[in-house]
Amino acid sequence: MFYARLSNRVTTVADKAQAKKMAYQIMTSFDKNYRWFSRVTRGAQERFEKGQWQQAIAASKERISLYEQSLASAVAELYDFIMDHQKDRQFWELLKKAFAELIENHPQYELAETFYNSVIGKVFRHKSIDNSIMFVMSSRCFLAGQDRHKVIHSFDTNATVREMYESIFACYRFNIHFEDRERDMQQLDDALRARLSKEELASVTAVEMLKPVFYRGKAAYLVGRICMPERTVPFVIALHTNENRQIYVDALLTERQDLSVVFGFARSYFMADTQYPAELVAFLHELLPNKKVFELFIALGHYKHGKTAFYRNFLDHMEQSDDQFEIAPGIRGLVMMVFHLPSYGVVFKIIKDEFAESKKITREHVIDRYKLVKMSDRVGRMADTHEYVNFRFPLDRVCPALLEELQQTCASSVELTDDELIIKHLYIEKKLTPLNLYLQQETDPDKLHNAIDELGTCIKQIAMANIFPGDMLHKNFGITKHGRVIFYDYDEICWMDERNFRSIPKSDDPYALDTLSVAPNDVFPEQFEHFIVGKRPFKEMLKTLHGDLMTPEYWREAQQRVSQGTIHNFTPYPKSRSFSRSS
Ligand SMILES: Nc1ncnc2c1ncn2[C@@H]1O[C@H](COP(=O)(O)OP(=O)(O)OP(=O)(O)O)[C@@H](O)[C@H]1O
Repeated sequence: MFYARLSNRVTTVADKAQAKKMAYQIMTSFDKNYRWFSRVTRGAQERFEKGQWQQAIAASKERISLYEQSLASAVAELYDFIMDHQKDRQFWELLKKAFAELIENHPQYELAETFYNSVIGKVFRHKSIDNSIMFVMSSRCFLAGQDRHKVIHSFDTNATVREMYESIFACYRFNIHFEDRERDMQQLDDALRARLSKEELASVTAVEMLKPVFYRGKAAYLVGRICMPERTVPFVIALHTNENRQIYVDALLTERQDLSVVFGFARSYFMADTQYPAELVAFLHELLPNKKVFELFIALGHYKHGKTAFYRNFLDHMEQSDDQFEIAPGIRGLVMMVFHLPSYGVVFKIIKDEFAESKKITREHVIDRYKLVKMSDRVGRMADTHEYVNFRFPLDRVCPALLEELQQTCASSVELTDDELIIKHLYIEKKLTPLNLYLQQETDPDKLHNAIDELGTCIKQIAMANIFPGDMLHKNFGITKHGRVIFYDYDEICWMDERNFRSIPKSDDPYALDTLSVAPNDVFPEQFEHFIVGKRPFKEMLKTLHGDLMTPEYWREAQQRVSQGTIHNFTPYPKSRSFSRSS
């Protein structure tokens, strides 16, 4: 740590004043950043009401990129101070203290701490993760519930179910009309009565709903829970709009599993406007105890704070476990070296130093593709990734075979100290069961059928989101515990219009194919059947379920639809939950 080389000195009154000034400046930059984030988020209601789906995509991208922009200007503004003090450890400690004091009553103090960490990270080029100068640990323990009243509306349930719904919709107001309000109220009423018994309904003490509406894609969600003496049940109303810009209720979700998929890691971030994100997350965590806090911050778009929360969770997990990091199960990647800790739910991915001959790509290209996916609508089919620099692992937890392979394949990204393995650049990603392993190990025919069906649907939905997956071999997909197939190999992806989908010419001449002239961007979907799944029964199953995927017509049509700006609605819950229609 370069600041530690200098001797400590006594801090002066001037130092303290300087630290306060700088801390104030960082907080001001953070506040500006949060106002920007909130402005984009608040716009979601209007985009939803007006059906501005292209603008919604642009807003999503803007919100992802605004953090780096805010950070860059925060660091630029501090630069003069930084030059004065960069070699004085005590000053940085003083600065952290001053910042912690400033944000003591800040409604987003935990996000402010992350912003502060990012500033310090930039200054020290992420060389050091040190709690004395950063908030590796938070400055205080978050007391969930303190601000609960600021994030939830509580609805009286003493009257009828219908009256409860009336009061909910009197509270959440939209500037467009319902397509058929009476029908929707009745459907909601019936749905709740079908899910809860009479006794349960009579025992309901309250319905608590989060104040912000959750917008994503073409849908809006009212998110809450039904409280009964013995248990709580998720209570989520999904709203859509029709082509006449009228609103309608599409579903009532009361199953935790459905909600878990709605808050899945392979979707875009929600737009849910709040000044109390940690309180919101705490409530969501009660609804979804199997999700990690960091996953929920990420689902709300606070992906940088999600990284901080992830790191804290990771350190906690390291304390509580003693297993070793090892090479991830499955087929080794040609581009990425992937490892995991068996007891933990993520994989770590590092770009290899050299790629196999067949991969005509560069390291920059791979980074660019991962970025492209991060900025895109992942439509529930592409895993989100989080980029870290100088990530540290305790060396005694890294198994020798992994260490050897890392040194062989990723030497330029790896640094070793006496007791640490430092990876200079890596991605973390949710751990899934690689589909190739799943298909080998699973014996239940229904589950296998579902997996193959999901594989085809996954490829189709990615295409509808304007991404050509490139390498569609089944090993590049994983499957979740809910049986959803998700794509995770991004190095060969491109936009749909970057490929030319061609038919194989029909000819009796067996040598005709050998003489066919093929451009680098040409793709022959009729050959996909040989490249997606290997085993004959699975091939046949895929052909039966998704035979259209193996025709150039399908791909050209998909290409045309995206080029016309058609934006699909990727409903995250099963069709069977939808009241009226699939849109
Ligand atoms: N999210 C994940 N969960 C579980 N395993 C994973 C995950 N991501 C990757 N893997 C494992 O690591 C392997 C290599 O990962 P990935 O496909 O991302 O690498 P790659 O080098 O891009 O592959 P390719 O050689 O096909 O280009 C996968 O085949 C799988 O076995």
